[in-house]
Amino acid sequence: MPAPIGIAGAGAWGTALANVAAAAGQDVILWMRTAEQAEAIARSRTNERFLPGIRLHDRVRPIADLSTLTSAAAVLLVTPSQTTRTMAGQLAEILPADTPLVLCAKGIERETNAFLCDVVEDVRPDAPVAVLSGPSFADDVARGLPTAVTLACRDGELARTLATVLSGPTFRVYHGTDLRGVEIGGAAKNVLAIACGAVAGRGLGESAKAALIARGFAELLRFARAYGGEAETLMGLSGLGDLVLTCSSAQSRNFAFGLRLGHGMSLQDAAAGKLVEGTASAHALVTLARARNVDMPVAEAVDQVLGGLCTIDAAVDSLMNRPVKSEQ
Ligand SMILES: NC(=O)C1=CN([C@@H]2O[C@H](COP(=O)(O)OP(=O)(O)OC[C@H]3O[C@@H](n4cnc5c(N)ncnc54)[C@H](OP(=O)(O)O)[C@@H]3O)[C@@H](O)[C@H]2O)C=CC1
Ligand SMILES: O=C(CO)COP(=O)(O)O
Repeated sequence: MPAPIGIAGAGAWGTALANVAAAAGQDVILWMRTAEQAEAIARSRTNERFLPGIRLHDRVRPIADLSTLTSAAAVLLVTPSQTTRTMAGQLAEILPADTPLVLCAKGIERETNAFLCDVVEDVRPDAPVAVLSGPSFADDVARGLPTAVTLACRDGELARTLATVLSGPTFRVYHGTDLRGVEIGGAAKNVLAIACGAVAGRGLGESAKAALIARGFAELLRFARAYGGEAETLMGLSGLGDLVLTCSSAQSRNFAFGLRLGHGMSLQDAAAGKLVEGTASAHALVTLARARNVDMPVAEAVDQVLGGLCTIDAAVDSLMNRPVKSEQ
């Protein structure tokens, strides 16, 4: 693409994606909220607050003026899920109507229980929206460790173009058209990862964790089917791939949050000042599930624990003592 790629949000993931796009040969405009931060990053060529020890690629230009993104060929939206409506609204005011917006956040809007793609389409009804998701820790990606993700857009040709533009030697982007399936995988796995972390924190063993991943995946599949996602998508990188990664590594903020809860830390302290998307999306996820009679006992248990309605031990007890049933 001749025009630069725009990235809105210079946290860990936005900064890693900026380097990825630059390594793929694109000029990149990396937007952040404050001029001080943009100047500091431009001067030091590192984002020490969010991605310490990683040098920013020469093709990345940090800026604090959102209107600079007007010239971008596509904009990646990489701010926390609950800021999507506000950010997409601000971008709608400055972007040409045909500039694609690629959602990179993983979540569901808490206030409305809306999927993030629907939020973006509410705000920019005629503009193309895509989703980028999959098993990818920002630090791994930024260090050039091999990573594979999925990019979906209803316009399959645009999905292919965007995937090609962002793919590089260590970052492989598959493409598809199942927008809903891809975004559901990313949003739901955060909630399930909290459960896996909590079980690990309580010292309940690897077998329990594997059972939770498998039963969590069954929930994810049921939920996605009820909301129009394709089963094949959920079995791929953005579904099973991201679920396995996030449910098995303390590098995940969602897993680490659950782990600290399991160790007995309070809900307030367990986030440790980090963004934990599963806490913002858990209630919306179970509300959507109930609305279509989708059984999601693990997600329900997480929501109960987060709401202070149940302890982890009681939640495990209740999951283990549900009536015996067929596995399907
Ligand atoms: N980190 C990872 O490995 C991955 C993250 N993701 C997803 O990407 C999204 C962002 O995560 P990540 O980059 O890790 O988060 P970080 O906490 O590292 O960074 C968050 C960024 O969002 C900005 N921000 C916070 N609040 C607002 C707001 N109200 N308006 C505008 N900008 C805001 C912050 O700016 P400021 O400094 O001004 O507060 C910061 O630049 C999440 O949905 C996450 O699930 C997806 C894949 C991998
Ligand atoms: O989405 C991620 C990896 O694919 C990052 O997970 P956490 O937000 O739990 O750190």
